[in-house]
Amino acid sequence: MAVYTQVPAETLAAFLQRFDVGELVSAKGIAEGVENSNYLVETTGGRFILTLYEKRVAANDLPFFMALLDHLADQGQPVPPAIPDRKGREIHELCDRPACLIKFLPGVSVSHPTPAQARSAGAAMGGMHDALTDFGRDRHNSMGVESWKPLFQKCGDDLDRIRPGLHAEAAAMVEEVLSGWPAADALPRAAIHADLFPDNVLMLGDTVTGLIDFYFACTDFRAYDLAVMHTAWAFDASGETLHANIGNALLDGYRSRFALSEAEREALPLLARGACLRFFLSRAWDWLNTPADALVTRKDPIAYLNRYHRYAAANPFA
Ligand SMILES: Nc1ncnc2c1ncn2[C@@H]1O[C@H](COP(=O)(O)OP(=O)(O)O)[C@@H](O)[C@H]1O
Ligand SMILES: N[C@@H](CCOP(=O)(O)O)C(=O)O
Repeated sequence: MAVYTQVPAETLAAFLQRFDVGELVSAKGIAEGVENSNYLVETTGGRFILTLYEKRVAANDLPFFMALLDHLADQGQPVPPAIPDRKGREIHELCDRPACLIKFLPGVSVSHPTPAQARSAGAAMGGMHDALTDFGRDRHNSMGVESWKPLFQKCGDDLDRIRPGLHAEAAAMVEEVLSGWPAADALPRAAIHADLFPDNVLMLGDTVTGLIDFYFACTDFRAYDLAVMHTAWAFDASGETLHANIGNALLDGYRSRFALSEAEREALPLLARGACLRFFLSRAWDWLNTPADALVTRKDPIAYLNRYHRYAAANPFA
């Protein structure tokens, strides 16, 4: 469930008056998602997504996210830009939260992607990277490599409450990843999505209709984006079984739209382990700090630990 902030109908109707989108017809909270409050809003002018940004999205990052979406949309990429109000403003305040009215995109996110769907999704990332080569803005990756050791230390011995021995296991992972991580100038850097999981790709059949949820977007190694995507798409839910055909289809699709250098290909196994560590740590922190009866569903950190060990045991990018 991700509707943390309730927006009264009267408040929403008044808010919509700022835009050229017609009158409010209906508004329903969207259960999916974990970070923000999202509503599907129908007006006499069409359908829209209303997002209220909750504590994890910093208001001063919104101009970067909105500029990124506008840049991609201008280049014909399947992303949902914010709808400007009559004065051209995209970022607003509603119920004491930063808020945007966003273009609605059709499609559903797949839970068990087929190779054809993985190929299309990989191609969509390649197209997005191509369109971002001339995007001039930077955003530090707040969930990037420098944040992993501090987050591990913040979780501390409590990790053993998730599973006995987990603190020592995670310490070894942090050491392994950080000791081998490429220098900042070793690989091409660019604006990346950084969270392109299946639930952030909308599809109709084998066609990608939307790339959404850019709220971790940042500047980092471009190949790290592909590594994140591989960890999220090419495994079963437990993270124990690697679906090599899905991973290969993803890479094939990507390379059909954007070239991967030899150095980037060689770095992928380590970048993937870094991605596993990043999502293991953020999930572990949330697991330890979200009450079991909270409205939001906690995501399993062990599923990312399992993926980490799978990448450590064999190189699926060979
Ligand atoms: N532009 C959009 N068009 C259609 N549906 C959307 C759009 N943006 C979000 N959604 C729906 O809302 C859900 C949650 O959005 P998301 O951005 O992933 O939330 P969160 O940031 O809280 O994780 C998505 O799974 C999707 O169903
Ligand atoms: N993809 C991350 C969590 C972020 O959730 P999202 O709904 O904003 O994509 C994970 O799976 O740990």
